Amino acid sequence: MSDTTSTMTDSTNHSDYSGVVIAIAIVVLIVKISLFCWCINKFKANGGFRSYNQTGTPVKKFMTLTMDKFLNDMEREKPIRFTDQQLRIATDNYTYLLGSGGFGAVYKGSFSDGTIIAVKVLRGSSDKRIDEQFMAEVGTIGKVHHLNLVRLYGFCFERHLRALVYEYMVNGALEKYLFHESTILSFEKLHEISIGTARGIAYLHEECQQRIIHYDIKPGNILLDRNFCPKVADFGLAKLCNRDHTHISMTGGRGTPGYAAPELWMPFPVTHKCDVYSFGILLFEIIGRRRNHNDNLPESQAWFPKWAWEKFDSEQVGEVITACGIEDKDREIAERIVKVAFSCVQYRPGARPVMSAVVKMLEGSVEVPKPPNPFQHLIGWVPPTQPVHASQADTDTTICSDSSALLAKSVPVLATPVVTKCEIELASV
Ligand SMILES: Nc1ncnc2c1ncn2[C@@H]1O[C@H](COP(=O)(O)OP(=O)(O)OP(=O)(O)O)[C@@H](O)[C@H]1O
Repeated sequence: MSDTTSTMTDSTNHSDYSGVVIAIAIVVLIVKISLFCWCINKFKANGGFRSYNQTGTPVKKFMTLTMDKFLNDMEREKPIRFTDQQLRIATDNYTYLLGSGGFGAVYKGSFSDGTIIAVKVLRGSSDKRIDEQFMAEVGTIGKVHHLNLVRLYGFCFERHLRALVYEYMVNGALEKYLFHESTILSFEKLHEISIGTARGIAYLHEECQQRIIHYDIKPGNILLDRNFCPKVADFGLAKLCNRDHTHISMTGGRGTPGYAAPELWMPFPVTHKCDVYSFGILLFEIIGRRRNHNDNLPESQAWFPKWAWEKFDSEQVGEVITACGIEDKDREIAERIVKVAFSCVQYRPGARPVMSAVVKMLEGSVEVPKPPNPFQHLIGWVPPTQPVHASQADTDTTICSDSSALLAKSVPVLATPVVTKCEIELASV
């Protein structure tokens, strides 16, 4: 009897004991799995497998960059510093070229969490700019956040590579929809784009911590996201590096012929109003869906803003709207946009509105005052027989060698005789 009892007690203890062992085993297994997962995450966050063949192409690509890893930095509004190697992986060794511009080439890339990026590799990495200055300027750009400005995620500053990492804009630049693309954007959409763009510039001028002058507003620098929401690109870059020969280059400012305000070409103070001028030219291009200057048209129509003014001045603005193929239902808004454009391209910077006022005028929440003649200064103007050289204007101003042709082709405010007159006009700005 006692034997039977002791056997039963043993077997009960035994089964209790094995239950505990199983429970411990399960707990150990769970701990091990969690530890394994943690290690994997840590490994990924630290760069994963990175090996390259002789050409520098990643041969075994494991996850390297995720936005999660950088969330803390982003929350602190600090742009992230990437290494050359990280950008090589993200761009598959710079395989997918999106295009190149005055600052350098732009490549498409992605982080392994699916975030798509555009990496702008800056030209002239060898210039002697010191780290702190580069960082400070990138820091400023990185802190600027607005719905209508392209977001800077980060940058790379290494001996042979300086690059900026931006959010990717899937629909590319407005330029292609105005001048090339078969996809036609409705007038309503273009109106929205003009308002969004104006808001982005107004933010740069009037709201962000350090006021920023863009210097190069043009359709190529207005990028469109998946909903065709416009975002101004390249702000802050004018101070960051030098451009190639297709751009004028001046101390503290830059611009593209055809869009650059008159004061950018002359030895006069340059303010944020130079962006207002360029935005006015952009508005003409939006209305006309054509470049502001077209040599293939008869001379009277070649420079669209001037032709439009002649019509507007003789109360025939309707002809401009019709020539631009704008439907009757959009006429009222189109006429308003034309008036705003004339206000923006006033010769005297002081006569141009500030961007926040431009936003309101475009929205229709305030009346657009009747603009004075923006081309008054051209009356009596005679085309120059010789190209105007920078040295004639200012020793501090350099215009690149082959830009004289661009000058001659561009807006004729560049003529020397005008300088004396505008000196007087600009003195009161
Ligand atoms: N964030 C981005 N997302 C998608 N495409 C981009 C992005 N940034 C630039 N691109 C594209 O890359 C190309 C080159 O851009 P980049 O800004 O260097 O030159 P650009 O605007 O054509 O000329 P510029 O330097 O005179 O402004 C353009 O086709 C542009 O649309």
